[in-house]
Amino acid sequence: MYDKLYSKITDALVEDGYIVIENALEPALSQELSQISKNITKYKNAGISHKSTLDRNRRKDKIYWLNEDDAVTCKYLSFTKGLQNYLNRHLYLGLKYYESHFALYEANDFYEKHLDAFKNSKNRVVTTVYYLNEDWENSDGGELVIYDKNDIQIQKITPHINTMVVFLSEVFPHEVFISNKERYSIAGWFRVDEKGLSV
Ligand SMILES: O=C(O)CCC(=O)C(=O)O
Ligand SMILES: [Fe+2]
Repeated sequence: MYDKLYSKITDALVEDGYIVIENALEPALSQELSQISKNITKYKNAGISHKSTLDRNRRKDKIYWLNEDDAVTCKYLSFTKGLQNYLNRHLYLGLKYYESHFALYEANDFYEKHLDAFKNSKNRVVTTVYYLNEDWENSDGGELVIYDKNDIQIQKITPHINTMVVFLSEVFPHEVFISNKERYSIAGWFRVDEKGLSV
C-alpha cells in the first residue's frame, strides 16, 4: 500500500541520504497516532538508564518506547516493517529490526546537535522521525535542523503532523531547537545488529 512512498524514500536515500515528506501516511492514521501520543501517561526521561546526567544536559525530551499493544501503533509499525523490507530488497542494507519511541518535548525542551550513530558503529543505520503536531506555528520553535558532513545547515523542518523525515543515521548531525510548547513525535531507527545484543 505504501510502495510508492517506499520507492521515493529509497531513491532519496541513495541520491541525497535524506528526505522530508509532508502528508506521508494516511491522514486518519496520523490523527490516531497524535491522539495516542497525547494520552501516554508513562513518558520517562530519555537516556535515564545510562550516563543520565550528561544526557539530560544534551536532551530534554521524554520518551515512551513503542510496542505492539494497540492496533494503531501496529499500523505504524507495519508501515515501518514494509519500509525495512523494501530497503533490504532494493539496497541490501541488511536491516534487522526497527526500534522506536514516542517523544514529548515540553516547553523549553531541546536536543543538542548529535549523530544517531557513530561511523561504522554497526547499529543504527537509518533514522525516521514522524511528527504529530496540529497547527504548529513558526513561533512555536521546535524545528529539526539537519546539517551536512561539513556542518552546513541543509534543512530546517517544522514538526507538523504527518511530516516524516528519513536520513542515514551515521551521516547527518541534527538538533531539535527549543520548543515553545508541547511537541510530539515518533523517532525510530533501523538497526543492523541483532535485537537484544545491543548496549
Ligand atoms: O524529534 C526530532 O525532530 C529529532 C529527534 C532526534 O534527533 C532523536 O531522537 O535522536
Ligand atoms: Fe537524533
